[in-house]
Amino acid sequence: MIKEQSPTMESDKQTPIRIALLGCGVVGGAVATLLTANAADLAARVGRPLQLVGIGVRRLDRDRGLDLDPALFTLDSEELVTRADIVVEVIGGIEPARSLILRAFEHGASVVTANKALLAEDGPTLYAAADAAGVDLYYEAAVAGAIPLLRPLRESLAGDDVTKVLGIVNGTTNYVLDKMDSTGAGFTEAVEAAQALGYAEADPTADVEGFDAAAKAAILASLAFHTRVSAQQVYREGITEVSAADVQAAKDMGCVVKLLAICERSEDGGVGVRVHPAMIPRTHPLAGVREAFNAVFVEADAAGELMFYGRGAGGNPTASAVLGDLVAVARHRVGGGRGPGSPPTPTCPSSTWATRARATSSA
Ligand SMILES: NC(=O)C1=CN([C@@H]2O[C@H](COP(=O)(O)OP(=O)(O)OC[C@H]3O[C@@H](n4cnc5c(N)ncnc54)[C@H](OP(=O)(O)O)[C@@H]3O)[C@@H](O)[C@H]2O)C=CC1
Ligand SMILES: N[C@@H](CC=O)C(=O)O
Repeated sequence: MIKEQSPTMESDKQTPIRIALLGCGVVGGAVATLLTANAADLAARVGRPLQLVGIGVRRLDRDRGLDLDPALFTLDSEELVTRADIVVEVIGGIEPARSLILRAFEHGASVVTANKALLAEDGPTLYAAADAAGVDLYYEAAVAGAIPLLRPLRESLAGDDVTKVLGIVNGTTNYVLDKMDSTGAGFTEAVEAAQALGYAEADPTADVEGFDAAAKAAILASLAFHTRVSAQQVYREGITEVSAADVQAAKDMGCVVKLLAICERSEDGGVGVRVHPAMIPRTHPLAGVREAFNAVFVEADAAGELMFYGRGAGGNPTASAVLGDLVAVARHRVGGGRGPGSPPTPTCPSSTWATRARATSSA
């Protein structure tokens, strides 16, 4: 028998889910553009329209080169989050992002964020606050841009034992090292090119000193090993000490220099997480990861070795991951449930060890 839909059910379907966007830079600009351009498809996938109700920024007079209603922009992000069902946080950094996310939870809004720095520093506070408020916190875009990596770790591999996660998780440094290797460009010139392409963080120190990769490694280790690892617990070396001569020496030895993030679980249950440049043979699959691409290997007891590859930085690739989360969270709101956004309760000891890399450490 076909059930007749009541007028209330029908009108519910027309009620928009209100989206507040915090930040309209490289990622936020792409999110706003795709959200607007793909509105009809997104509404069909969610079951209700997604309505962008406001965009919180720092400078109202900035020329963003975007075709968006100027009335959407506001300097009052604190007020904006109180009139949204879902808040998308793409400001970055610790404050005011943390306070705004907590305020969104207090007002019953779910949050989608790309902010790895905040998650790696204070994730547990945010997960607990989302739990207490009964809302979602999703963050697929925080690690490896467009690559679906966190959801497979958290959900698809939940029945397996992950033993190692290893790879290239910072697009800027991979771009810089690749340019130095392939064109002989200098370090500064290559960093400036990465900034112009929207890959680098607002302060590129976070990229070149390895802080960004360390934050991502902390998130990966936490999800992979069901534990809590903070960015401060990750051994970290950036690429600022890697000279053109080092890159050439590696080349002469049939190797290439890459910034690697390595998360390992030891036999005794300890967890080691480290980020450092390493020379890898040109025949290794990671050696072929060029420009701002990322690649991550995951080893699990039953699954064996898995490889994830794709664009790890940039506006549209990162917006793809943000919108995927947005659709998932919006569907929960339509269906009245919550998804498995936060890492599960730790089941593995949280003690970490970090081993210093040898200059010729191989992947
Ligand atoms: N760029 C990338 O490739 C990727 C970035 N990410 C993450 O996404 C987030 C955003 O990065 P990205 O878009 O590159 O950063 P941008 O620096 O390009 O943009 C930041 C935005 O936040 C706004 N903003 C800054 N401070 C405030 C404030 N106090 N109140 C309100 N708005 C503010 C800025 O406003 P205004 O425009 O007015 O200055 C700007 O629109 C970060 O967490 C980053 O780590 C994740 C994956 C990839
Ligand atoms: N600055 C980051 C952006 C994405 O996370 C990077 O270069 O990977």
